[in-house]
Amino acid sequence: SSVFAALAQAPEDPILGVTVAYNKDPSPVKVNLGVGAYRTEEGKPLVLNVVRRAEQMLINNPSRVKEYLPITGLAEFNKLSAKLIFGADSPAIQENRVTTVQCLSGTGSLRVGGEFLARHYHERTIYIPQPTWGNHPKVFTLSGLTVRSYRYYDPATRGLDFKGLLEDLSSAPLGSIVLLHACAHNPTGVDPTIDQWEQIRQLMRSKSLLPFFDSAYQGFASGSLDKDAQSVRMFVADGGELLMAQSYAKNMGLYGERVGALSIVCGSADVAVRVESILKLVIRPMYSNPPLHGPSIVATILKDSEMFNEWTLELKAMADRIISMRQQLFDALKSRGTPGDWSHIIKQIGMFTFTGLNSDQVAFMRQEYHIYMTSDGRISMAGLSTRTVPHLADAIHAAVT
Ligand SMILES: Cc1[nH+]cc(COP(=O)(O)O)c(CN[C@@H](CCC(=O)O)C(=O)O)c1O
Repeated sequence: SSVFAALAQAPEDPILGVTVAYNKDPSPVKVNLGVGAYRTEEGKPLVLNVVRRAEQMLINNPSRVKEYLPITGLAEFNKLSAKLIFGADSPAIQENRVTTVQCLSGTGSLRVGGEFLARHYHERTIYIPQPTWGNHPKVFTLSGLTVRSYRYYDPATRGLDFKGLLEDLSSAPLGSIVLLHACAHNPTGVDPTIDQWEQIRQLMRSKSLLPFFDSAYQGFASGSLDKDAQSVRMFVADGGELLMAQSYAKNMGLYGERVGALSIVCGSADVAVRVESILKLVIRPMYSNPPLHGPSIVATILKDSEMFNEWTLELKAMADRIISMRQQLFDALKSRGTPGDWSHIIKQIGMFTFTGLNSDQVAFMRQEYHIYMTSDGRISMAGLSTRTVPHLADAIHAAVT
């Protein structure tokens, strides 16, 4: 007998469980369009050349040890991460108003931020977009926050429900926390325009709503690191405060190294120092201190201008391949005369296309065509290749006719 005998089998994760099902499928034509992880034209995971170079340099460094990092992580990595997202010329960085702690990738950064806010911020409510990344509500609920939604996506136009967004944020209690995707909204691939971001910023500052940015795709949406950070930098430029969760999983291909950072932009330098001391109280009992290898790779690349440039080229190549998959899928559906308007495939940006297919159609495509995608109709364009686009187009065509 077991003291755990009463436990019922838990369901698989809606996103990561797709890979579990995909791996079990023996079909030679199966395609995994579930998890947002980059694949090459050959359908293989990619380790960036610049990452391999950085790792070789680290291994060849005889003085490199494996001591504990501080609770806040690798200091050089933290400084470079803040510069990457806020910009080297950021006034907040110049004025020492930014505290950055290395966390376990994007998820860990969101969780540490959520736990910090639940214990040390006066408002316990966080507004997250509807829809959003499936793990967001769980991360913030388990952090101790109350999760509410703000309208974000309009299924009718397959675009932003900007009116609904403004209404919902206008009616949020003063000081509420608001989760914002910095770029490449997951799962919709729909981002506000710069003008819309400015209206969001003004509204949020007028009601003292606290921005919590989630940046998991910087450089992946447009191919430009700076362009994809524009929304964030507009908020920092107004001198206000915000939280920022960064992930290097996708843009540096460090998925399994779990490399990320949480930054909090504070009103003054001495507040930033105190905030960092409190973040250490959150982290120490959670995992004590973060891993050494991943941030060492990132710091090696970010601090060397030649390696940084090589990274930007490899990043742009990944972004461009995803964009070419969009065009190829759109063209394939057009050539099949698949009923419906599929222009959102080429209008949406980032890793995902929110197809508009419903869960029955998704199930049909898995059953009959061995296409694996999340039940909300999201497909990871990075999982596609020139070879598999026709197969996906056939499946979509069959699903909608
Ligand atoms: C918006 C967003 N925020 C944070 C993360 C966390 O990433 P990480 O740095 O690995 O902790 C992800 C990954 N989401 C993709 C990867 C798989 C997953 O769900 O996790 C996804 O949506 O497929 C996001 O899409």
